Amino acid sequence: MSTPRRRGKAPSERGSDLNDPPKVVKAAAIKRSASENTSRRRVLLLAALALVFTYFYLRSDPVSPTESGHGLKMPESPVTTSALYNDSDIFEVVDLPGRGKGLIAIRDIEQGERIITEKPTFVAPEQITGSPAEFVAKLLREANPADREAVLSLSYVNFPKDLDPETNPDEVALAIFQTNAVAITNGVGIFPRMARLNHGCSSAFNAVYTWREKEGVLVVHALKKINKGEEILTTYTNTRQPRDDRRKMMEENYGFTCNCSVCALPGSESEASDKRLVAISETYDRFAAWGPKNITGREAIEIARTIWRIEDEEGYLSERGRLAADVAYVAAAHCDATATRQWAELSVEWYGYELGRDSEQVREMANVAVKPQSHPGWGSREKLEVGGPML
Ligand SMILES: C[S@@+](CC[C@H](N)C(=O)[O-])C[C@H]1O[C@@H](n2cnc3c(N)ncnc32)[C@H](O)[C@@H]1O
Repeated sequence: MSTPRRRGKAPSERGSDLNDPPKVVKAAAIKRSASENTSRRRVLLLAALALVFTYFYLRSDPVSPTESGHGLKMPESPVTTSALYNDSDIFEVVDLPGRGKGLIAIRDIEQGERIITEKPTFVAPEQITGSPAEFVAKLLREANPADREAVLSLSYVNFPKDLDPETNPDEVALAIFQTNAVAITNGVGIFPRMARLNHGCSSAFNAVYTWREKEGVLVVHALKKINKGEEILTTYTNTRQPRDDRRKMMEENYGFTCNCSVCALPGSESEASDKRLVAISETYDRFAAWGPKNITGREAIEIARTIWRIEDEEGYLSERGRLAADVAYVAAAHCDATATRQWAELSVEWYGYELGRDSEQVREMANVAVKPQSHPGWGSREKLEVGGPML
């Protein structure tokens, strides 16, 4: 995920937050963020990826290093330091046909409930010089044995066709890293517990991961209620795009054809979903036009309501905390205290689900809800009643 959201920035100034689709980074300059919705911030490292890319091939199933028996395998050890609290009563890691391992809820999980809290086994810088494989393998060797073991048991795809995993352990380490690592504020980290989360698009994913820089942990929360027996899914990319584009991205970078519940929709339903997702994206662009004063505050609020409505139709619930916070900004700029409070309260609710009720973002917006005039953007535009959510 990205750098933490700065206070007092207008929605349009935070263009990359609002408008730029998150991208999977394939080059040395890896700058993705893990502060808010880390979901789409899985990262493919590293500098040499361009080199390796020529040899990429796609596999239908990820390879588990324990299956391939590469030379880095360490002795079994049950103790890892990364998972910070016991989540074994929430889910179990199981084999799932056609998708390697995944997380299945073993009890109902409430919307907004914390599922995973995890420290990185190691963090690689965004840019390195020299061989990425050697670099990653060295970091891995330096990790505590149990954590190293956990990382080495992870799956990987896109291993160079012409190399034998048995005799190229450093390349295996790199492939594991590329398949599983997540960008955080200053670097790219690997979190073996959360790395078992499989991907779903749009309404199919039900969990979101977030990097908390101050605490140095990655947290995963339930975006919606997850029933016992359901798979816990996150999303690896911006899924506000049509199915073909999403699938292409997954095939190229993660070696699978997505057949999540959204991708598996039959023809006309899939087309309708694509239309909604594109409309959400385009409507976000229109919303951002408030920054350069191309639309009025009232229009911005109306547009935000439209986004919310289409998202309801699609079942796309992610990033609502941020949207409501952005609208609160608009309302505060126009000195509409009632609307600021209402949007801030909505933001508290949705940030609470996605990022956790104890997150910085919830604290910030809760303060705004209590005292709208304390918003850093207060009064920066003409006075105007813009209107509350009225959803
Ligand atoms: C970060 S790992 C997720 C955990 C992985 N399934 C495992 O066994 O460790 C990413 C890999 O999981 C598989 N995967 C993730 N989501 C999937 C999905 N929706 N359908 C099929 N395979 C999926 C792909 O092989 C992908 O490269």
